[in-house]
Amino acid sequence: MLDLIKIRRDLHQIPEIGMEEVETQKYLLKVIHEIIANKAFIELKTWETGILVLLHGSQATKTIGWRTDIDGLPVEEQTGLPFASKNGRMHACGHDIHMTTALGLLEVLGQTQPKENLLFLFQPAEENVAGGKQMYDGNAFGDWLPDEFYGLHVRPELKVGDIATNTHTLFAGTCEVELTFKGKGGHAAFPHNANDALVAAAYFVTQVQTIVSRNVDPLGSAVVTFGQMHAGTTNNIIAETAFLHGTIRALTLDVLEAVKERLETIAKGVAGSFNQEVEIKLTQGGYLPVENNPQLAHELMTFFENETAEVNLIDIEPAMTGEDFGYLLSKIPGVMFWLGIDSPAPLHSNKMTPDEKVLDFAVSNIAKFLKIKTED
Ligand SMILES: CC(=O)N[C@@H](CCC[C@H](N)C(=O)O)C(=O)O
Repeated sequence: MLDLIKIRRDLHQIPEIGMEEVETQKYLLKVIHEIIANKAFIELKTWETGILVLLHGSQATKTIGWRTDIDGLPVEEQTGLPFASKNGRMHACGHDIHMTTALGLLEVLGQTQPKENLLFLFQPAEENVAGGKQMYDGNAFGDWLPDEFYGLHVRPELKVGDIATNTHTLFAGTCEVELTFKGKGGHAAFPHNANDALVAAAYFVTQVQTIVSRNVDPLGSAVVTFGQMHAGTTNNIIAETAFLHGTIRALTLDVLEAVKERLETIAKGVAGSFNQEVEIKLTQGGYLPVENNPQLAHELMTFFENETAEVNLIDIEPAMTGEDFGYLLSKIPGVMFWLGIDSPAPLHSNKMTPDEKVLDFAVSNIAKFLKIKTED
């Protein structure tokens, strides 16, 4: 049997940014080749840094898909763990746990040929450029396209043993925002001869806070977050440009569109009021809201509630996280769920430390579900 903890720790040490997952792909391929050696019913293909593994069913009438993402984040790890990443990237969103779970599932379910086809997708670039959308639009699946798609995301606040989902919207739709205010640089002592882009950007960041508080229906939901801001070079030089990088989110595309429009209006208004230019780039990519298929989600929830004694099934409210699995679920019915990992630090934190007990729990219980799905 695979040593899941070793695999997770190996993967944890080599996180890579989306579409650059070269070492990760190499590592995954090594383990996958060990698992599928001498199994004629299992086939593999790659797409860029992604991997697809198909278990051909003995009497297949459909294809069930299991998806994992494989990319890391630009986060400097501060966990102090002996197997911490040292390359300035981190699996701070738990994709090392996702990948290891998928490998464990492949090992268990690949032992015997299923009746239905079972596809494992190791998908690049969940965090940055919507690898799932790119694979779908680029026909990476070919005739391996699943009829139903399933996937999970770790959730630090939930305990190991918790599986949480719902029969409607699980995650928000997101849109990445890049803005550059363009003013005129100058000497700190002569502000009247310059046009300070840093000050314009600061006004903008303050004003956009009113979108959620004053433009979105209080019964709706939206997020406007700027996580990155760069302006200027030193204390006594007025900044010529100011760059802002953020994300906006909403549970419906209508609200997302309204937030986008309002953000553009405020950006242009602030730039105008300072007599500056502003360049605005809004990239939605494939981050559609993650909509669970009601019937399949009901089936999955009923299974985990009644057929797996170890699982504590939670019917959960939507969260404002984004996921490009939303794009795949807009094309193929399926379900995403949260998997508890009991970490004191949250997702995207440099101190996130999942409880590794989750690996055995996830593999044994999800394998039971996928077994039923592929033996119908
Ligand atoms: C689960 C998770 O954390 N996903 C990311 C997805 C990011 C999408 C896009 N790059 C954006 O920033 O809008 C998240 O931040 O929710």
